[in-house]
Amino acid sequence: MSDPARLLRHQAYIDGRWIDADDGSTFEVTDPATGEVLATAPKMGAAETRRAIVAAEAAMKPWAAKTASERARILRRWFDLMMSEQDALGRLLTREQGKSLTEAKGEIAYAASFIEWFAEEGKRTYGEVIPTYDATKRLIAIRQPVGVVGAITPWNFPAAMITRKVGPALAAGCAVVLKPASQTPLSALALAVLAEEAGLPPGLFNVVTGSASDIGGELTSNPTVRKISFTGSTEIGRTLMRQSAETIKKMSLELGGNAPFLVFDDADIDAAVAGAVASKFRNSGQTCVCTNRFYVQSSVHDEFVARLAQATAALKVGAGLEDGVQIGPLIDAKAVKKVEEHIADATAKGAKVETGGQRHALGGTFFQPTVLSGVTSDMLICKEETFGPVAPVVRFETEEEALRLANATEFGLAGYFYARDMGRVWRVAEAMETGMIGVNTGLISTEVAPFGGIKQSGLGREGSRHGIEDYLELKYVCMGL
Ligand SMILES: NC(=O)c1ccc[n+]([C@@H]2O[C@H](COP(=O)([O-])OP(=O)(O)OC[C@H]3O[C@@H](n4cnc5c(N)ncnc54)[C@H](O)[C@@H]3O)[C@@H](O)[C@H]2O)c1
Ligand SMILES: O=C[C@H](O)CS(=O)(=O)O
Repeated sequence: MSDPARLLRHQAYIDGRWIDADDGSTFEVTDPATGEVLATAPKMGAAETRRAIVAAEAAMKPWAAKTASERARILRRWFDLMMSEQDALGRLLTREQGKSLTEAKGEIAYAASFIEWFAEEGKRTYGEVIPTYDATKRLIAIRQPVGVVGAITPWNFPAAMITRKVGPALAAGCAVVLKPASQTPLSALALAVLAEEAGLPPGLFNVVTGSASDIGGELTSNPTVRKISFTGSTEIGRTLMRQSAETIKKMSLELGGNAPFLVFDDADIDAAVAGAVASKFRNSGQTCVCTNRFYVQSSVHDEFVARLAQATAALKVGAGLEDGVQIGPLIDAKAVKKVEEHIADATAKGAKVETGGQRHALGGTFFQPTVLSGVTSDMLICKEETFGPVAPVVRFETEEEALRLANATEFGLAGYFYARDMGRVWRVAEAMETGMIGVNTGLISTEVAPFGGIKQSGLGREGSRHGIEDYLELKYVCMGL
């Protein structure tokens, strides 16, 4: 049985070597449940990033020359290793991010699924033979790897947001330089340990930890990097787009959300409450597709609010490694401050706290799961992504009003609604301005479906048969006979 301790690394991974920052500087990684320092990681910058880019460019040439099946065999071994280490990886993820062990192990399986999925999708990057326009010529179009990829990922899914990029990139024949979030670098480094053990050649998957602006600045300005794949806030996505414009990089952006959740008068209320809890409180409300605003039709409003408050009050709050915990700590004090600001603004404008509303007795960054009623669209909690365990409920009268309220945002990532009339299901699904919709379900994320947003929630899609396209270029070849 291999030793899980090998997964905990204190060095970054560049060109197949575990190394410190050039100046030896480090930053601390803490457990949000206890404040304990778990480890340190190298505080790297532009110079180390440049070396990683050079290594990636060199490694990519022989990798792209392999067949898709040869690449798939290594990716499959990586998938197998991730699943065999699911418990150890889950525990490490819970310690650095805070989510319950159940959710963390679920994330490891979800993360591994992208490696498994794209190992196979890499074999389907078909080209085209084009009916010629000239008898003396023959036309084809072929798909080729885009080049060196710069990837930057968030703290809320420290494993899955990485493999959702690295899986298709490697399957397509690219090489990757990754900067993980500084709150949660340990999961990324553990994935690199397993990639190395799977036989992934040096230089193909590089993990550079440290200064976001310095590393990001190099990734977005270096002409060898042909693609930036970013998951994080819309604000930072905007910055990265600007920085990448100078060298015309391909961009994949998975950004912020503000998901509406509509409950119509023909909904199954039991199902709607269950879906609301699942969608709102996953990862303590810290996912981009968490419901941010609930809109409930008047005739079922009071019953839904009472049932949602009852279910919310029953959620178990605690450290992620404790049995049965459903709500872990928020990632940091800044996250708690935003939650408190949203609740204070809402109650000052007339909202009522149905349950929760305060920091939890456990202290630190633990917060009571909360339901607010009497919410109106002028409140901050309807306009901004809360990213915490607060469910604000707005009452509505008509389908038209519900859709107008739901769509009144610059975001367009995920949306949800509960209804059983088929005409309404079609009308609302077509009218809701989001990239993804859950109909009578609060959980939609899977590797087999296209994940992504519209408006200011992003560009492109990850997962599904579409996810590999962003790591390929289409080349037209015109052959004179
Ligand atoms: N659409 C999605 O799939 C998705 C998934 C997860 C999270 N998110 C969004 O991410 C946000 C929460 O995550 P977060 O707090 O880590 O987001 P963030 O944008 O603050 O950070 C994301 C990543 O960008 C890095 N970063 C920050 N400033 C940078 C800069 N100037 N240059 C280069 N890199 C920089 C961070 O270090 C981190 O690695 C929320 O808005 C959430 O909706 C979206
Ligand atoms: O935060 C949002 C991530 O994309 C997680 S998931 O894909 O919704 O599981």
